[in-house]
Amino acid sequence: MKIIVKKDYESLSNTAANIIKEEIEKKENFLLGLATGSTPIGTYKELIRFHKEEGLDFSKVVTFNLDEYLNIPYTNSNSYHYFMEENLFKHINVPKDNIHIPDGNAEDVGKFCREYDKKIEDYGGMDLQILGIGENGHIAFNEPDDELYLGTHIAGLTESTIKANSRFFDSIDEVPKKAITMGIGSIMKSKKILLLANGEKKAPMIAELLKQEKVSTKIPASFLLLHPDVVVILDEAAAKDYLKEV
Ligand SMILES: N[C@@H]1[C@@H](O)[C@H](O)[C@@H](COP(=O)(O)O)O[C@@H]1O
Repeated sequence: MKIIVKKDYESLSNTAANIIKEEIEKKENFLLGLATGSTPIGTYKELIRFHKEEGLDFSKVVTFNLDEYLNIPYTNSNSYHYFMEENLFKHINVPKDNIHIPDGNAEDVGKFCREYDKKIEDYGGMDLQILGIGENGHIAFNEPDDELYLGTHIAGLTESTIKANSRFFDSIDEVPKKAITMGIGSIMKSKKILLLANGEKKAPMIAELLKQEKVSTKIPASFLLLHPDVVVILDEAAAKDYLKEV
């Protein structure tokens, strides 16, 4: 793992966006894996700025999102469809047909999940996956458990994730309890992974993750330690406990 610590959220976001830009410019039909949550918003803002000010072209980029709540209307501002449209897609020139987000309202969700991973493979595999991390070490909606799924699947959210995500909803009761998520295997197949974390709430988990000597399904992000090309970008607040130990 390559670990980069930046002073603040702005420079973290700028660094992440620069890496993504460099990768996109290297290859036609680039497969970009996108994440939601508050962490990547600054990175998306920078990518939008690169598009508007420097002509960064998304017309040949194909995107796949990590996850989506189950049975949430896409007009709901908490749906990941809505989030992506507002925070990225409507500001750049990625063709609608190139955008893929798990369909939490699919008639046959199981079939949808199986086809989602196949689609990524048919396109030639993910080139770069952006990831945030939950305070409990989850990535996408792969929550700590005795076993983890490899492929895209329906996942139950843990109490701690429901609580963490309730900050976006009017009340905790409105947070969906289930989601579609890419599995650990789908994520690990990406050629390159960017893991982003900011803010001191993430500091204990980042320290825990980076000192791991074993992989554990209790810390789903620990599987990233097996991947040959992961760049972890932190701000000083998220790196604080880790830096205390090195
Ligand atoms: N499913 C998402 C994850 O993909 C995200 O990485 C995580 C952290 O969110 P945030 O970036 O808001 O801290 O929470 C959510 O549950």
